[in-house]
Amino acid sequence: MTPRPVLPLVDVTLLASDRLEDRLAVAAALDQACAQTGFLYIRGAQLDAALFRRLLVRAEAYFSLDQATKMRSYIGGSENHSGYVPVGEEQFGVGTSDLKEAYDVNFDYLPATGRRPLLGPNIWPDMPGFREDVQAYYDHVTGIGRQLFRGFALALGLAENHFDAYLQNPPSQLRLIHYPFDASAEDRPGIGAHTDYECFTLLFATAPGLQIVDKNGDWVDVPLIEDTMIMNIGDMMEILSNGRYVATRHRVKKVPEERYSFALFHACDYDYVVAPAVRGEVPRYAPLKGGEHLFNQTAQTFAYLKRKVARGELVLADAVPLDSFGQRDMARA
Ligand SMILES: O=C(O)CCC(=O)C(=O)O
Ligand SMILES: [Fe+2]
Repeated sequence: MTPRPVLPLVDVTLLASDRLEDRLAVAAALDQACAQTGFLYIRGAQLDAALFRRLLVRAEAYFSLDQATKMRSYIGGSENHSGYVPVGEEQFGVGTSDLKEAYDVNFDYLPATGRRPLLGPNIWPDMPGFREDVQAYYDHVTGIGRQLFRGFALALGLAENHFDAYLQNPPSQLRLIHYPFDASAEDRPGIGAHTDYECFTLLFATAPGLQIVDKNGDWVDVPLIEDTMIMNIGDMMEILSNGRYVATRHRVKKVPEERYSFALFHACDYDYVVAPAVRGEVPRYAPLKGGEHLFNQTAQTFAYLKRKVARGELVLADAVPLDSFGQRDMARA
Protein backbone atom coordinates (compact mmCIF):
# COMPACT_ATOMS: atom_id res chain seq x y z
CA MET A 1 0.00 0.00 0.00
CA THR A 2 1.27 3.46 -0.82
CA PRO A 3 1.73 5.44 2.36
CA ARG A 4 -0.58 8.39 2.71
CA PRO A 5 1.11 11.62 1.67
CA VAL A 6 1.88 13.57 4.78
CA LEU A 7 2.62 17.26 4.73
CA PRO A 8 5.65 18.64 6.52
CA LEU A 9 5.19 19.76 10.12
CA VAL A 10 7.14 22.73 11.42
CA ASP A 11 7.38 23.67 15.07
CA VAL A 12 7.45 27.46 15.21
CA THR A 13 7.97 27.84 18.97
CA LEU A 14 11.49 29.17 18.53
CA LEU A 15 10.39 32.03 16.30
CA ALA A 16 9.84 33.73 19.66
CA SER A 17 13.37 32.90 20.87
CA ASP A 18 15.86 35.66 21.74
CA ARG A 19 18.58 33.78 19.86
CA LEU A 20 18.89 34.53 16.16
CA GLU A 21 20.19 31.04 15.43
CA ASP A 22 16.95 29.54 16.83
CA ARG A 23 14.86 31.79 14.62
CA LEU A 24 17.04 30.99 11.62
CA ALA A 25 16.52 27.28 12.24
CA VAL A 26 12.72 27.70 12.14
CA ALA A 27 13.04 29.89 9.04
CA ALA A 28 15.03 27.14 7.31
CA ALA A 29 12.39 24.53 8.16
CA LEU A 30 9.64 26.87 6.97
CA ASP A 31 11.52 27.53 3.76
CA GLN A 32 11.93 23.83 3.01
CA ALA A 33 8.30 23.02 3.69
CA CYS A 34 6.99 25.92 1.62
CA ALA A 35 9.31 25.20 -1.29
CA GLN A 36 8.26 21.53 -1.17
CA THR A 37 4.47 21.71 -0.97
CA GLY A 38 3.19 25.17 -0.09
CA PHE A 39 1.03 23.39 2.50
CA LEU A 40 2.21 22.34 5.94
CA TYR A 41 1.22 21.90 9.55
CA ILE A 42 2.54 24.22 12.19
CA ARG A 43 2.63 23.70 15.90
CA GLY A 44 4.08 25.86 18.61
CA ALA A 45 3.91 26.92 22.23
CA GLN A 46 2.40 30.19 20.95
CA LEU A 47 -0.89 28.54 19.93
CA ASP A 48 -3.50 29.11 22.61
CA ALA A 49 -6.01 26.25 22.45
CA ALA A 50 -8.47 28.03 24.77
CA LEU A 51 -9.00 30.73 22.15
CA PHE A 52 -9.80 28.12 19.50
CA ARG A 53 -12.38 26.52 21.77
CA ARG A 54 -14.04 29.84 22.55
CA LEU A 55 -14.19 30.71 18.86
CA LEU A 56 -15.84 27.40 18.05
CA VAL A 57 -18.51 27.94 20.70
CA ARG A 58 -19.26 31.40 19.28
CA ALA A 59 -19.40 30.09 15.73
CA GLU A 60 -21.77 27.26 16.66
CA ALA A 61 -24.06 29.71 18.44
CA TYR A 62 -24.01 32.19 15.59
CA PHE A 63 -24.67 29.76 12.76
CA SER A 64 -27.56 28.17 14.64
CA LEU A 65 -29.47 31.49 14.54
CA ASP A 66 -32.35 31.72 12.10
CA GLN A 67 -31.56 32.97 8.61
CA ALA A 68 -33.32 36.34 8.98
CA THR A 69 -31.29 37.15 12.09
CA LYS A 70 -28.04 36.16 10.41
CA MET A 71 -28.91 38.27 7.37
CA ARG A 72 -29.09 41.37 9.57
CA SER A 73 -25.28 41.24 9.41
CA TYR A 74 -25.19 40.55 5.63
CA ILE A 75 -21.72 41.23 4.23
CA GLY A 76 -23.24 43.21 1.34
CA GLY A 77 -24.25 45.93 3.80
CA SER A 78 -20.78 46.43 5.26
CA GLU A 79 -18.16 49.03 4.40
CA ASN A 80 -15.15 46.75 4.66
CA HIS A 81 -16.40 43.39 3.37
CA SER A 82 -17.24 41.96 6.77
CA GLY A 83 -20.28 40.10 8.03
CA TYR A 84 -22.50 37.17 7.18
CA VAL A 85 -21.98 35.26 3.93
CA PRO A 86 -25.06 33.12 3.17
CA VAL A 87 -24.94 29.81 1.32
CA GLY A 88 -24.68 30.55 -2.41
CA GLU A 89 -23.10 34.00 -2.05
CA GLU A 90 -19.63 32.86 -3.01
CA GLN A 91 -18.96 31.19 -6.33
CA PHE A 92 -15.68 29.73 -7.56
CA GLY A 93 -16.19 28.77 -11.17
CA VAL A 94 -19.11 29.37 -13.47
CA GLY A 95 -22.55 28.30 -12.31
CA THR A 96 -21.45 26.62 -9.09
CA SER A 97 -21.91 28.00 -5.62
CA ASP A 98 -20.35 26.62 -2.48
CA LEU A 99 -22.31 24.69 0.12
CA LYS A 100 -21.10 26.74 3.05
CA GLU A 101 -21.97 29.83 5.05
CA ALA A 102 -19.44 32.10 6.69
CA TYR A 103 -18.90 35.07 8.93
CA ASP A 104 -16.07 37.23 7.66
CA VAL A 105 -14.15 39.47 10.01
CA ASN A 106 -11.75 42.01 8.64
CA PHE A 107 -9.24 44.33 10.23
CA ASP A 108 -11.44 46.61 12.34
CA TYR A 109 -10.27 49.96 10.99
CA LEU A 110 -12.08 52.82 12.70
CA PRO A 111 -10.28 56.07 11.65
CA ALA A 112 -12.21 58.22 9.15
CA THR A 113 -9.19 58.75 6.92
CA GLY A 114 -7.21 56.10 5.08
CA ARG A 115 -10.17 53.86 4.39
CA ARG A 116 -10.05 51.44 1.48
CA PRO A 117 -12.55 48.95 0.04
CA LEU A 118 -11.42 46.34 2.62
CA LEU A 119 -10.35 48.74 5.33
CA GLY A 120 -13.13 50.17 7.48
CA PRO A 121 -15.18 49.28 10.54
CA ASN A 122 -16.35 45.68 10.95
CA ILE A 123 -19.97 44.85 11.39
CA TRP A 124 -20.66 42.58 14.34
CA PRO A 125 -23.76 40.56 15.15
CA ASP A 126 -25.86 41.55 18.11
CA MET A 127 -24.64 38.64 20.24
CA PRO A 128 -23.02 39.28 23.61
CA GLY A 129 -19.46 37.93 23.76
CA PHE A 130 -19.15 37.19 20.03
CA ARG A 131 -17.14 40.28 19.17
CA GLU A 132 -14.81 39.90 22.16
CA ASP A 133 -13.96 36.25 21.55
CA VAL A 134 -13.64 36.61 17.80
CA GLN A 135 -11.45 39.69 18.14
CA ALA A 136 -9.28 37.91 20.74
CA TYR A 137 -8.72 35.06 18.28
CA TYR A 138 -8.01 37.52 15.45
CA ASP A 139 -5.42 39.37 17.56
CA HIS A 140 -3.83 36.12 18.71
CA VAL A 141 -3.43 34.58 15.27
CA THR A 142 -2.35 37.81 13.56
CA GLY A 143 0.30 38.03 16.31
CA ILE A 144 1.56 34.58 15.31
CA GLY A 145 1.39 35.84 11.73
CA ARG A 146 3.78 38.68 12.57
CA GLN A 147 6.31 36.16 13.86
CA LEU A 148 5.83 34.13 10.69
CA PHE A 149 6.39 37.19 8.51
CA ARG A 150 9.74 37.60 10.28
CA GLY A 151 10.44 33.92 9.67
CA PHE A 152 9.63 34.35 5.98
CA ALA A 153 11.88 37.42 5.78
CA LEU A 154 14.78 35.32 7.12
CA ALA A 155 13.85 32.43 4.84
CA LEU A 156 14.00 34.72 1.80
CA GLY A 157 17.33 36.21 2.83
CA LEU A 158 15.86 39.60 3.76
CA ALA A 159 16.32 41.66 6.90
CA GLU A 160 14.30 40.00 9.64
CA ASN A 161 12.14 43.11 10.07
CA HIS A 162 11.59 43.53 6.31
CA PHE A 163 7.78 43.19 6.52
CA ASP A 164 7.28 45.06 9.81
CA ALA A 165 6.83 48.43 8.10
CA TYR A 166 4.09 47.01 5.87
CA LEU A 167 2.04 45.53 8.68
CA GLN A 168 0.49 48.70 10.09
CA ASN A 169 -3.19 48.08 9.21
CA PRO A 170 -3.19 45.01 6.99
CA PRO A 171 -6.61 43.88 5.72
CA SER A 172 -6.03 40.33 6.99
CA GLN A 173 -9.28 38.48 7.10
CA LEU A 174 -10.63 35.87 9.48
CA ARG A 175 -13.35 33.65 8.08
CA LEU A 176 -15.52 31.54 10.34
CA ILE A 177 -16.86 28.91 7.95
CA HIS A 178 -19.69 26.49 8.56
CA TYR A 179 -20.19 23.57 6.20
CA PRO A 180 -23.63 22.18 7.01
CA PHE A 181 -24.19 18.47 6.59
CA ASP A 182 -27.08 17.55 4.38
CA ALA A 183 -27.09 13.95 3.17
CA SER A 184 -29.75 14.72 0.58
CA ALA A 185 -28.01 17.76 -0.89
CA GLU A 186 -26.65 17.48 -4.40
CA ASP A 187 -22.94 16.68 -4.51
CA ARG A 188 -21.49 20.15 -4.77
CA PRO A 189 -18.27 21.37 -3.25
CA GLY A 190 -18.12 22.93 0.20
CA ILE A 191 -15.64 25.33 -1.29
CA GLY A 192 -14.53 25.18 -4.92
CA ALA A 193 -10.91 24.85 -6.04
CA HIS A 194 -8.91 28.04 -5.56
CA THR A 195 -5.69 29.57 -4.33
CA ASP A 196 -5.72 31.98 -1.41
CA TYR A 197 -4.93 35.56 -2.41
CA GLU A 198 -2.82 36.80 0.49
CA CYS A 199 0.66 35.95 1.76
CA PHE A 200 -0.21 32.91 3.85
CA THR A 201 -3.18 31.34 5.59
CA LEU A 202 -3.46 29.73 9.01
CA LEU A 203 -6.39 27.35 9.28
CA PHE A 204 -7.99 25.47 12.12
CA ALA A 205 -10.72 22.95 11.26
CA THR A 206 -12.96 20.65 13.30
CA ALA A 207 -13.13 17.80 10.78
CA PRO A 208 -11.28 16.59 7.71
CA GLY A 209 -12.50 17.57 4.25
CA LEU A 210 -9.75 19.80 2.89
CA GLN A 211 -7.98 18.58 -0.25
CA ILE A 212 -4.97 19.96 -2.08
CA VAL A 213 -3.51 19.41 -5.53
CA ASP A 214 -0.19 17.58 -5.39
CA LYS A 215 2.69 17.92 -7.84
CA ASN A 216 1.11 15.32 -10.15
CA GLY A 217 -2.15 17.22 -10.33
CA ASP A 218 -4.01 14.72 -8.13
CA TRP A 219 -6.35 15.74 -5.32
CA VAL A 220 -5.14 14.47 -1.95
CA ASP A 221 -6.79 14.64 1.47
CA VAL A 222 -5.22 16.73 4.20
CA PRO A 223 -5.79 14.81 7.45
CA LEU A 224 -6.09 16.76 10.68
CA ILE A 225 -3.34 16.52 13.30
CA GLU A 226 -4.21 17.47 16.84
CA ASP A 227 -2.78 20.71 18.25
CA THR A 228 -1.62 21.96 14.87
CA MET A 229 -2.81 24.53 12.40
CA ILE A 230 -2.68 24.05 8.66
CA MET A 231 -0.68 26.69 6.88
CA ASN A 232 -0.57 27.46 3.18
CA ILE A 233 1.05 29.87 0.78
CA GLY A 234 -1.12 32.42 -1.02
CA ASP A 235 -0.71 34.39 -4.26
CA MET A 236 1.22 37.27 -2.69
CA MET A 237 3.91 35.08 -1.10
CA GLU A 238 4.28 33.28 -4.42
CA ILE A 239 5.14 36.67 -5.93
CA LEU A 240 7.34 37.80 -3.01
CA SER A 241 9.34 34.57 -3.17
CA ASN A 242 9.58 34.87 -6.98
CA GLY A 243 7.91 31.48 -7.36
CA ARG A 244 10.05 29.57 -4.87
CA TYR A 245 6.87 29.02 -2.88
CA VAL A 246 3.73 28.28 -4.84
CA ALA A 247 0.14 29.07 -3.91
CA THR A 248 -1.29 25.57 -3.82
CA ARG A 249 -4.79 25.02 -5.16
CA HIS A 250 -7.19 23.49 -2.65
CA ARG A 251 -10.89 22.78 -2.08
CA VAL A 252 -13.38 21.23 0.33
CA LYS A 253 -15.67 18.59 -1.15
CA LYS A 254 -19.21 17.87 0.01
CA VAL A 255 -18.66 17.14 3.69
CA PRO A 256 -19.63 13.79 5.28
CA GLU A 257 -20.33 15.51 8.61
CA GLU A 258 -20.98 19.04 9.82
CA ARG A 259 -17.74 20.97 9.74
CA TYR A 260 -16.37 24.29 10.96
CA SER A 261 -13.14 25.86 9.83
CA PHE A 262 -11.46 29.12 10.77
CA ALA A 263 -9.08 30.57 8.23
CA LEU A 264 -6.96 33.64 8.88
CA PHE A 265 -5.52 35.11 5.70
CA HIS A 266 -2.40 37.17 6.41
CA ALA A 267 -1.89 40.19 4.19
CA CYS A 268 0.39 43.23 4.18
CA ASP A 269 -0.96 46.78 4.13
CA TYR A 270 -3.53 47.61 1.45
CA ASP A 271 -1.23 49.97 -0.47
CA TYR A 272 1.84 47.75 -0.22
CA VAL A 273 3.11 46.87 -3.67
CA VAL A 274 3.85 43.15 -3.80
CA ALA A 275 6.87 42.35 -5.97
CA PRO A 276 9.53 39.64 -5.98
CA ALA A 277 11.74 40.43 -2.99
CA VAL A 278 14.53 37.89 -3.42
CA ARG A 279 17.78 39.66 -4.23
CA GLY A 280 19.82 38.74 -7.28
CA GLU A 281 17.03 36.98 -9.18
CA VAL A 282 15.33 38.16 -12.34
CA PRO A 283 11.72 38.91 -11.32
CA ARG A 284 9.32 36.31 -12.71
CA TYR A 285 6.19 38.20 -11.64
CA ALA A 286 4.84 41.67 -12.33
CA PRO A 287 4.25 43.74 -9.20
CA LEU A 288 0.68 44.25 -8.01
CA LYS A 289 -0.99 46.35 -5.35
CA GLY A 290 -1.75 43.96 -2.52
CA GLY A 291 -5.09 45.33 -1.34
CA GLU A 292 -6.30 45.83 -4.86
CA HIS A 293 -5.50 42.22 -5.77
CA LEU A 294 -7.37 41.04 -2.70
CA PHE A 295 -10.41 43.15 -3.53
CA ASN A 296 -10.36 42.29 -7.23
CA GLN A 297 -10.29 38.56 -6.57
CA THR A 298 -13.01 38.89 -3.93
CA ALA A 299 -15.16 40.85 -6.40
CA GLN A 300 -14.93 37.95 -8.84
CA THR A 301 -16.41 35.44 -6.41
CA PHE A 302 -18.94 37.29 -4.20
CA ALA A 303 -22.41 37.73 -5.67
CA TYR A 304 -23.05 41.15 -4.11
CA LEU A 305 -19.83 42.54 -5.60
CA LYS A 306 -20.43 40.89 -8.98
CA ARG A 307 -23.81 42.64 -9.10
CA LYS A 308 -22.11 45.98 -8.42
CA VAL A 309 -19.64 45.33 -11.22
CA ALA A 310 -22.48 44.33 -13.59
CA ARG A 311 -24.38 47.54 -12.74
CA GLY A 312 -21.27 49.62 -13.38
CA GLU A 313 -21.14 50.83 -9.75
CA LEU A 314 -17.80 49.17 -9.26
CA VAL A 315 -14.96 49.21 -11.73
CA LEU A 316 -12.03 46.91 -11.04
CA ALA A 317 -8.54 48.19 -11.82
CA ASP A 318 -5.96 45.71 -13.15
CA ALA A 319 -7.88 42.57 -12.13
CA VAL A 320 -6.21 39.28 -13.04
CA PRO A 321 -8.10 36.00 -13.60
CA LEU A 322 -8.75 33.91 -10.49
CA ASP A 323 -6.45 31.10 -11.64
CA SER A 324 -3.42 33.33 -12.22
CA PHE A 325 -1.37 31.72 -9.45
CA GLY A 326 -0.55 28.22 -8.27
CA GLN A 327 0.20 25.23 -10.44
CA ARG A 328 -0.82 26.34 -13.88
CA ASP A 329 -1.39 23.18 -15.87
CA MET A 330 -2.85 20.90 -13.27
CA ALA A 331 -6.27 19.32 -12.89
CA ARG A 332 -9.03 21.73 -12.04
CA ALA A 333 -12.12 20.42 -10.35
O1 LIG B 1 -12.44 25.02 5.16
C1 LIG B 1 -11.32 24.75 4.75
O2 LIG B 1 -10.69 23.78 5.18
C2 LIG B 1 -10.68 25.59 3.67
C3 LIG B 1 -11.23 26.97 3.54
C4 LIG B 1 -10.55 27.72 2.46
O3 LIG B 1 -9.83 27.19 1.67
C5 LIG B 1 -10.74 29.18 2.34
O4 LIG B 1 -11.61 29.73 3.02
O5 LIG B 1 -10.02 29.79 1.54
FE1 LIG C 1 -8.58 28.66 0.71
